[in-house]
Parts: sequence; C-alpha cells; structure tokens
Amino acid sequence: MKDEQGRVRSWTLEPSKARYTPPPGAVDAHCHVFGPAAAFPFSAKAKYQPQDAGPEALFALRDHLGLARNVIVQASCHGTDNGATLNGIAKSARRARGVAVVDPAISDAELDRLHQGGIRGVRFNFLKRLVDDAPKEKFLDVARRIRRLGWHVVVYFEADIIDEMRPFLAAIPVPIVIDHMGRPDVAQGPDGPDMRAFRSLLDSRGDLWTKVTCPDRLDANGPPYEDFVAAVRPLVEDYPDRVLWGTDWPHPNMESNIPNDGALVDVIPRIAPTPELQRKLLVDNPMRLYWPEEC
Ligand SMILES: O=C(O)/C=C(\CC(=O)C(=O)O)C(=O)O
Repeated sequence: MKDEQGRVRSWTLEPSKARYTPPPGAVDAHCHVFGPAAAFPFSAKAKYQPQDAGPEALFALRDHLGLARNVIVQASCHGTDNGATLNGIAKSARRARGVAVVDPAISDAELDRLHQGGIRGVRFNFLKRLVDDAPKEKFLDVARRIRRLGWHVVVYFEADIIDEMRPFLAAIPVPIVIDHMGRPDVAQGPDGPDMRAFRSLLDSRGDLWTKVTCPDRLDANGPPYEDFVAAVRPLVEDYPDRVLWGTDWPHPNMESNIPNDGALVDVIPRIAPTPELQRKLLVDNPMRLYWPEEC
C-alpha cells in the first residue's frame, strides 16, 4: 500500500482481536518503529521507505492484543541512528526496551548512552536485500565490547547461510538470539533439513536463543499457518527456556501479504500448547533477557 510519496504501509489498520488471551505481563519481543520520519529520517542506505509507524501506534496495538511490553528492534531503514528506537522506549513508560544497530566504530560513551536509553542488545543483519555489508570481524569486536553491559546480540540470517554462520556464532562471547529461527523452510516439516540444521545450532551452546516468529514470512500457505505450527511447535516444546515470541509489527516489506496481528497472536497457543510453555515464551524468557532486574 503506497502513499503519494511512494512510502509503503505493510501493516493492517484494523487488526482483529485475538481469541487467545496472553498471560499478564506478556512481551512482544520483536517489533519495530518507523519514524516518524519528520523527526527521525530514514537512512540514506535504506532499502525500503515505509510510512510512519511510530510508538503511539505500536502501543495501541500492544493494548489491543492484550500484551504488556515491547522489545523494539532497530529496523534497517533507520541504519545506525537509533533515535527512533530510543524515542519509542522513552515514550513507553518503562514498558519497552530495545535492540540497536550500531556503527562498529561506536564509542564506549555512546554505548553507555544507549544502555541508559533502554537498549539491551545489538543486531547483526546478514540479509543482502536489507544491508550492504555485514563485517564479521567488526561485529565480533562489537560483541566483545558490549559484554561489560550485560547485553546480547540478535543475529538475522536466512537458512541458506547457516553453515557459513557457525564459526562466527561460536566466537560470540555473549548470549545470542537468532531472528525467526534463521528463516527455515517450514514446508519441510519439523524434521526437515532446515529445522535439523537449526536444532544443531541450538545444541551447540546453551546461551543461544531464538524467536519463534513470523508465520507470515515463513509459511507460504498463509493463515492458519499449518506448516509453521507443525514445524515450530516441537521446537518450543524441546527448547522452552530459549524461545521468544513477537509480532514483527509493522511487518517490514510485507506490503503484498499484510498479516492480521490478531491472527498472529492466535498462533501462540498452537505452538506453545500449555499455560506453562506460554508463560515461558511470553513472560519468563523475555523478562530474563530484557528486564533481568525484575526477575
Ligand atoms: O524485521 C524483520 O523481521 C524483517 C525484515 C526487516 C528487517 O529486519 C529490517 O529492516 O531490519 C525483513 O525480513 O525484511
């Protein structure tokens, strides 16, 4: 959905109410804000130009879906200027924290400023359609430098480069969160090659977590996302303490296949079928990573 300036809307303005009620304190651990661009312009290197999706809209969605908190992940369209993400956190009344994208040359003083602003991790994005380069040695240096802050790294890559990623991931000295399970082909099922490869990554270190997110991106058949549920539910059952969930709102680059956020919430009890699994996925796990002082 493009406006007259060619800026794209990739989210629905009328998400349904979910049938599923999340437990009190549930965290949307993967979402973004776009702008508002008048205050927080997009990067000159941005690969997409979205319409504004600011914190007010994010928090209205949070309340509509029965969620309590957000983890705002810096989107590539804002480059390494984390102003929009920090603005979202600042407006959240302590109900949001964030993950930044940083220039590897960032100073320690600037990292401290991000920590004060509620940032608790750094994202390394390896998707060629989103970023021009992903310098592994420089990323490793950043990972070493954020250790003193108690942060983790969030890594985004697709299933075809998982083997290339293994030595890099093994060298990271802080906890790791993999976005969207490294984007497996869920049509292969829970025991297909992509899920097997991803499980071997989870088994390679106990502090590697993942987000069981984005049925809309991963399941070509769309709602009710049967393939996604079949492939992901065993992962949630086998790694219950290392999984996170999020909406991925405002669904960057999904303009031709905009998901209904209420339907995404209704996937939760199908991948986490017991109240205990749901509490870990939505509350205990994200709180340990993002609000450890409250645990
Ligand atoms: O955020 C996501 O889940 C996915 C994205 C966008 C993104 O990561 C970014 O812009 O930084 C994608 O696959 O286009």
